[in-house]
Amino acid sequence: MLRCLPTFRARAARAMSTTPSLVQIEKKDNYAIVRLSRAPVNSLNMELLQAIDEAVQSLEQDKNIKGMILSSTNPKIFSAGLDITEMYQPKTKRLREFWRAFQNTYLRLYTTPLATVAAIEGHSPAGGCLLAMCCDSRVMSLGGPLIGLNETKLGIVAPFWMRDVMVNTIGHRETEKMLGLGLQVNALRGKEIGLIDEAVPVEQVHSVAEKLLLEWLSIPSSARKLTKAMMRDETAQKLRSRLDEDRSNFVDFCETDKVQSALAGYLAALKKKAEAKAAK
Ligand SMILES: CC/C=C\C/C=C\C/C=C\C=C\CC(=O)SCCNC(=O)CCNC(=O)[C@H](O)C(C)(C)COP(=O)(O)OP(=O)(O)OC[C@H]1O[C@@H](n2cnc3c(N)ncnc32)[C@H](O)[C@@H]1OP(=O)(O)O
Repeated sequence: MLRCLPTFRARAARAMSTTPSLVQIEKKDNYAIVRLSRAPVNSLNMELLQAIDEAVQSLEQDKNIKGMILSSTNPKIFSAGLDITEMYQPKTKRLREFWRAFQNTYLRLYTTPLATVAAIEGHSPAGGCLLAMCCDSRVMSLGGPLIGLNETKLGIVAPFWMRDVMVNTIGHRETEKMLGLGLQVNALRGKEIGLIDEAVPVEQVHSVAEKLLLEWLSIPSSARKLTKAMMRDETAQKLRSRLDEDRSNFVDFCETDKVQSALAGYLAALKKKAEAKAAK
């Protein structure tokens, strides 16, 4: 048995070196930094969504960990939102499971008793914006990066729970404009409308995120957690009571010819843009 151990260890080490982790977790004293790590743009496929859900769950179970900073290994992109290739020409079974993973990750992150801060150095459209809005606070870098729910621009409609989280963050009227027009804004505008809490130069994003997290963690823990639950449970419960219906709506909607042709057009435009960039 003892002689088997080095072989087992070597195999495990080899497996780790060949399977890059989709989410990196770095533990500090009483909090963790969770970095999304799916090249090139952290688009949220089913496996990444599940990895985020599992990461948050494992931190919730660690009695030393009280909070987390959600971030990206790519300083240019926080997350490109849902992986469009999951929705384009899908297999129905996988599409249902994919949406279930999205629902689960949202519910986990929005209602986690951990204190959470999003450190947004790069772009954060659509599902990326949702992940950030699920956190208790958001810090974003000044300059180029944009954040927002741009679904209408793709010819798709965000589900009611993405809308609800945005309404809870920036209010009804701003959501009506952001969501209806598919707007994405920079950090300064984001701060004006309450989507972003701190807009800072990129090199300060992490230190300010830590400062905000420590502020949340300075509140007596049970009072902080109960207040978070009081603020968020009603919104989460709305989806929990309609999980199957929401999944079916998504699958039916996604499989329509209209949505499929909108997604085809959008993917082609992304590809063309990437090719033009590569040719430069
Ligand atoms: C009635 C209602 C009932 C139910 C609800 C129904 C439906 C709701 C449906 C969906 C909700 C969706 C939420 C979403 O998240 S949709 C995703 C929206 N995301 C985007 O629009 C972002 C698109 N990407 C970009 O804008 C840019 O890529 C960028 C700003 C993130 C990064 O720009 P870069 O210049 O740095 O990189 P690129 O060259 O553009 O991209 C590199 C590479 O990555 C591919 N890619 C980019 N984004 C995605 C993506 N979201 N999914 C899949 N792939 C993506 C891109 O094509 C390039 O690939 P190649 O290198 O050409 O292979």
